[in-house]
Amino acid sequence: MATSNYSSDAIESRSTPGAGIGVFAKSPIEAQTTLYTTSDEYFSIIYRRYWKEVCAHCFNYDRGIDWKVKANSIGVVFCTEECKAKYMDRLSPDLLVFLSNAEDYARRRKQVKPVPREEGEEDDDIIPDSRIIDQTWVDSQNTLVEVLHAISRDKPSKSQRKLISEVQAAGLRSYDDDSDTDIDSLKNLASYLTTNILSPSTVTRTLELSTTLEPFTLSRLLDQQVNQYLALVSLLPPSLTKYALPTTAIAKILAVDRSNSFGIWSGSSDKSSSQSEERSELLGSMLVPSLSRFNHSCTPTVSKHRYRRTWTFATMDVVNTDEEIFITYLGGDEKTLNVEDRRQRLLNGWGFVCGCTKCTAESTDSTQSD
Ligand SMILES: C[S@@+](CC[C@H](N)C(=O)[O-])C[C@H]1O[C@@H](n2cnc3c(N)ncnc32)[C@H](O)[C@@H]1O
Repeated sequence: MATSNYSSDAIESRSTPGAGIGVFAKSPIEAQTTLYTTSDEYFSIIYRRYWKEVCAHCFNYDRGIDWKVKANSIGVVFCTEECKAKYMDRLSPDLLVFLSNAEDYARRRKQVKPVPREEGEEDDDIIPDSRIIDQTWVDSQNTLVEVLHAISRDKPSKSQRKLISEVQAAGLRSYDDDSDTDIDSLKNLASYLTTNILSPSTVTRTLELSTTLEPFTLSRLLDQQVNQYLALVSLLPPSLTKYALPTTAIAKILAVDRSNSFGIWSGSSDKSSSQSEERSELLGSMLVPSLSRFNHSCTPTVSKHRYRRTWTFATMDVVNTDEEIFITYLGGDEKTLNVEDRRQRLLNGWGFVCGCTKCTAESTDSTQSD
């Protein structure tokens, strides 16, 4: 897999007041300068609904047509034999076993009926307290260790076999009628393990990123994701058990994922598209740690564009020395929304109150005119 590179050495990461770390210009940068091109090893998921339509290697999507080159046993398709060869070359035989096990397991979810909600249980469940979230992940580490012991043995004991079957049954339990949603969640967790096997340094860099969000929006998802993760670990071949991430690391990656991932939108695959993010269908999402240091502004100075698997970030205007460089997290909607709506969207989606110059100026204006 190609690595990332700063096409310009005129930028660097630095602390920025009120927003952790950001990206700054070390020297003046012309407009339309490419700052970054990357096709790093990163976490990614193609949503189950689209798995037959999006090339697992390069993310090529052609108006919803199914690709014919397949690797059915691991639930992926490719636009060409060349993409298939590149994708499969990265996978060791044992990783292939894990991915096939995970795919078989995901298919079992289709046969499971969702657990009916208890009487009085609200549909719009509440966000669990962050101490409960932390404690649940910490507590599940003991089970993880027991699962790892069990699967490392040639002949697991009766109680170990029971543990594995309980863990696997719990991972399939769901409250959602839409089995695709559960499969997406499973496959997302499987991509964390796969990334750790293929590129442990990507996981290390991800764990260094800051986030203002909890990993869950609904309390019922907490148990579900813990159980799904334990079940996935039980599917690892013994040679790969050393790549099982501690449960607290999974909680952190889930939280980072929520606030740092980029959507894979069908429109932005089109090279001739004049828009950087022409939105139509959301095919999946990807988390690219090397691109995650850019803060948001409602007057962005950098455009981001994805062509297939590769992201390119380029300046839209001249940037001066020591100026912070911003992208937009709102995909162009910042141009039409008012300050309240922009801030609300960023708070809901990313968990922060936007402190960009535009929001600060407009919120001061509205306070003064009140
Ligand atoms: C993708 S990360 C950007 C890098 C991050 N600043 C860091 O230190 O790793 C997104 C996080 O940066 C902060 N952030 C980004 N843009 C911001 C803004 N306009 N106002 C306030 N905080 C912002 C928020 O904490 C947000 O959750």
